[in-house]
Amino acid sequence: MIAIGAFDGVHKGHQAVIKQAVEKSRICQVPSVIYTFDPPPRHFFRGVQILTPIQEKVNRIAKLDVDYVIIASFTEWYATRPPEDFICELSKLNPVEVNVGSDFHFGKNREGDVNLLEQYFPINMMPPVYCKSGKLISSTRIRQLISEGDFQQSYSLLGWRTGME
Ligand SMILES: Cc1cc2nc3c(=O)[nH]c(=O)nc-3n(C[C@H](O)[C@H](O)[C@H](O)COP(=O)(O)O)c2cc1C
Ligand SMILES: Nc1ncnc2c1ncn2[C@@H]1O[C@H](COP(=O)(O)OP(=O)(O)OP(=O)(O)O)[C@@H](O)[C@H]1O
Repeated sequence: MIAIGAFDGVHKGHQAVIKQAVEKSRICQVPSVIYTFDPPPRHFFRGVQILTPIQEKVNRIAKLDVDYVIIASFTEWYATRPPEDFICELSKLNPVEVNVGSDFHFGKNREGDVNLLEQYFPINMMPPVYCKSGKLISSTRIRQLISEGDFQQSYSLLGWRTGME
């Protein structure tokens, strides 16, 4: 069972994706694997604030009882890999199922999407997780809340302390 994403902050939406992978891996009696990127692609391309440096991200993922974490160095070379190249790498892991959110993209210029992925692997797609006010939880929104000094709201979306309170 494998879940893929930048997972910056390991917020409540990410936690839902990861927990789903962990639960399913128990049922199928296979290891749970998280495939993530360092730095987060959005930081690489746009220089946005990193919510969780890699060690903290791995600590949070480990607390969710994941068996293995794969960390891909997100470099200039890595970003130019076509979607088919990434699929080829994934297939070597022989996943029983791939867990992603519906907006997951991958490969050069974000050309690969869930439709392409499901041509190669069984997909378990996590429906979007919203906060109490009905807005989608995202790392982008949490970065915005932190920049506004709204640590209480960012905590309620993250489920972890930011350490800035
Ligand atoms: C092999 C590979 C190449 C990528 N190249 C690009 C790229 O050229 N431009 C881009 O904005 N994102 C690129 N990404 C990042 C993805 O758009 C996306 O952020 C990443 O797969 C994590 O998914 P998530 O953002 O839903 O967590 C690439 C991802 C992978 C795996
Ligand atoms: N609120 C959410 N509900 C369900 N799935 C989510 C949610 N947020 C992210 N995901 C899924 O988790 C994985 C990792 O997502 P990603 O790291 O891009 O999070 P993000 O919060 O959308 O980040 P950013 O705002 O920086 O784009 C992807 O498969 C994505 O579809």
